[in-house]
Amino acid sequence: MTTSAPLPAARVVDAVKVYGRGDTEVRALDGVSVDFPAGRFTAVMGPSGSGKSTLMHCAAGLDTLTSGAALVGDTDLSTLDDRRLTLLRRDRIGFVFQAFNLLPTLTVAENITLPLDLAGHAVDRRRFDRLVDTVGLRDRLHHRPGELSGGQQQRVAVARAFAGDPDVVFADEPTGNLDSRSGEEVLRLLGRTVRDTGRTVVMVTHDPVAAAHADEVIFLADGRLVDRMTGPTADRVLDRMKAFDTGTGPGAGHPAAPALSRGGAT
Ligand SMILES: Nc1ncnc2c1ncn2[C@@H]1O[C@H](COP(=O)(O)OP(=O)(O)OP(=O)(O)O)[C@@H](O)[C@H]1O
Repeated sequence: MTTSAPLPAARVVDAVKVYGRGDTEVRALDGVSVDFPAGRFTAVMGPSGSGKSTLMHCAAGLDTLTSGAALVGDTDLSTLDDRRLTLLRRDRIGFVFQAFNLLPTLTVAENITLPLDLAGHAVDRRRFDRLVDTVGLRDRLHHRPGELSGGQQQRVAVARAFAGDPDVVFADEPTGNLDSRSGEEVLRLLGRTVRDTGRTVVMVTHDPVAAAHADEVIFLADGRLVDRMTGPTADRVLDRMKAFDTGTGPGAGHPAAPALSRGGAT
């Protein structure tokens, strides 16, 4: 009897993304293959311009690959027309952005259920209540975003991202606009939600402290996957990032010959 590995929540295979042509051509992704396992919190790190946002946008169906494949579950995004891609993003993916992106005229409760309301899906009250308690916003449900702190607003955005029970939540620098204490709360919340609900989070970040909340960190350099680290700590992630600056360590300064070390790089 053969046992097959569980299907990753999302993945890219041989992902290439080229912007521009000729002299202005940029290979933002240069053959990246990576799985985002279900039920795990993965952070994506790498120097500025290494392709982190491009990877996230292509994996989430916000942008298309030049070649290779991006899949959510077993759905190859390139097989979907615009309408079905929009439906997939709405029904199977949650997003958390640096800028919160809440609707100012809606209450906290209305913001959280907005994706479900737009989809015409009923709100499961028990699920909603559990989410509200997880993000600690019960006493703010009837407030508007402008009446909340940045950290509280981002917690609303996290609740909204998980409200539809998506296969995967993509978070793009979710703590970029927050002070360190509020940022820490949002990161704990993301980690707790992954552990408590078995959902999947993929987070792009520049911050080693943020990345240390993940189960695994993947490192990009020059559009390639050059390293990965399980059980990260902020110090180990920082050391790994410093190696990019000093040109030591796998992938640093050698984009044509990436070396992968599974399960930690110290
Ligand atoms: N729309 C675009 N047109 C042309 N080039 C682009 C475009 N978007 C990104 N790039 C280029 O692709 C490369 C990867 O960009 P990307 O934004 O994915 O990197 P990043 O790792 O997220 O960077 P940062 O940490 O600075 O946000 C960069 O060289 C960038 O200039």
